[in-house]
Amino acid sequence: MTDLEIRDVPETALDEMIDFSGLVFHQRIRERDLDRWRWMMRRAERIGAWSGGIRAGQLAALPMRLAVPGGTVDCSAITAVGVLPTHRRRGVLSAMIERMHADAATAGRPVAVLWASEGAIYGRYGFGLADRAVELEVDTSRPLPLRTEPDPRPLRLVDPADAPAIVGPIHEAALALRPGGLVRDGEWWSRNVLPDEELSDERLTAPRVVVHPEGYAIYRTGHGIVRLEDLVAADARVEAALWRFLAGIDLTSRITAPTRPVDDLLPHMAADPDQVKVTGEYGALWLRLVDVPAALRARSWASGDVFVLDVADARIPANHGRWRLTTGAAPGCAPTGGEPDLSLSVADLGAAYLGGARLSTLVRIGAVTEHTPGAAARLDAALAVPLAPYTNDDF
Ligand SMILES: CC(=O)SCCNC(=O)CCNC(=O)[C@H](O)C(C)(C)COP(=O)(O)OP(=O)(O)OC[C@H]1O[C@@H](n2cnc3c(N)ncnc32)[C@H](O)[C@@H]1OP(=O)(O)O
Repeated sequence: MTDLEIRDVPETALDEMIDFSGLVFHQRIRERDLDRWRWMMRRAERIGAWSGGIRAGQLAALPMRLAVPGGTVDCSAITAVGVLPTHRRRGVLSAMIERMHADAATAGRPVAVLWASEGAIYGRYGFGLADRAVELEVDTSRPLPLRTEPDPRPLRLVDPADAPAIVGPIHEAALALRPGGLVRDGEWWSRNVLPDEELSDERLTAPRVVVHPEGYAIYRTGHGIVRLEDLVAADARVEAALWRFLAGIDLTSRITAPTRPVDDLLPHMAADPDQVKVTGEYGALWLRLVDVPAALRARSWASGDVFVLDVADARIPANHGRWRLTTGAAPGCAPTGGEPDLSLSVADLGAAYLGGARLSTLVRIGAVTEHTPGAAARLDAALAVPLAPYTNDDF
């Protein structure tokens, strides 16, 4: 589109962005939802696309921190992306993504992440699917015997207003063990994780928070179900204690858990596997390495090794080329002229970055080329994480 102009959206135009989101996502934004929308748009970097005086598109980037193996990395969490139905397929999104990449690089954020409305959109922009999630349904119309002895320490219900201070440190400790989550500040907890209203289901109560010294669960109840929103536990016995509590809540006969890690323990813990059903599995976080060497230096590695990676990146020229990656205790990543062990796209490297996708599988399907036999398996070993990456942050 020749007359396309990409500009920042000022804070005075938050409501225009919200209306625009309602239009492109086919949602009626209600008065009571506005507060949360405004909060999220206010804290975002807001990119708008104009064509002939018309706002043709928008994209919001929230500066956040993402848990990666061994630490956290600054990231742009992308949301509220849309293009007017009258202006689609003319490159508006492409222009906004280009601007987002430049903003993230300038701000020193090596990674961008998002939840995609459709899996077909973001691969072309260098995003790879970095983690998946499962949906669980638990039949609690009868007791739920577990193979794991629940930790006996007492549970207590806490006021959601007090919850961030109590469960925040538990969540943060869990991020060190499992990559893929976002670091949550007080506002993220109160407005995004624990809002009083549930926007998608009016029949559900306000959030309930049950706390153990080394774990917590956040859930809502209504029409005979317990809907689990977040559950974090330091070990399997704490996890068993929380599930046993949830399964025993009076006047309910089912737990639905829409977003759990792919390696969730409950299907293994249940003495009767028929009581716990995995009712869905889906792509969760898409991840884009905006700065390949900075991102690769920011994570820890499960084994020490050296690789030459030939990375293809058609959108960010600084990433494109050969990198000498040193994994292990003193990670390094620097340009090299050496012969590559592996050739891969930046999207596939992004998919493997948190330990989610396996490069050996991507070699088998022909997406990644292995020049040195065994290199993909060695890099998989270095990328490996003890717990599967998992994202349970709504943005
Ligand atoms: C993080 C988030 O917010 S996810 C939410 C994304 N937004 C939505 O789903 C809302 C409804 N959809 C829209 O607003 C728009 O269709 C968008 C934002 C998905 C795409 O915007 P457009 O301006 O049409 O994209 P643009 O013209 O830049 O497309 C670039 C390329 O992506 C392709 N593409 C864009 N959207 C899609 C799609 N939904 N499915 C498949 N391909 C797509 C185009 O065909 C084009 O391909 P080409 O380069 O080979 O020609």
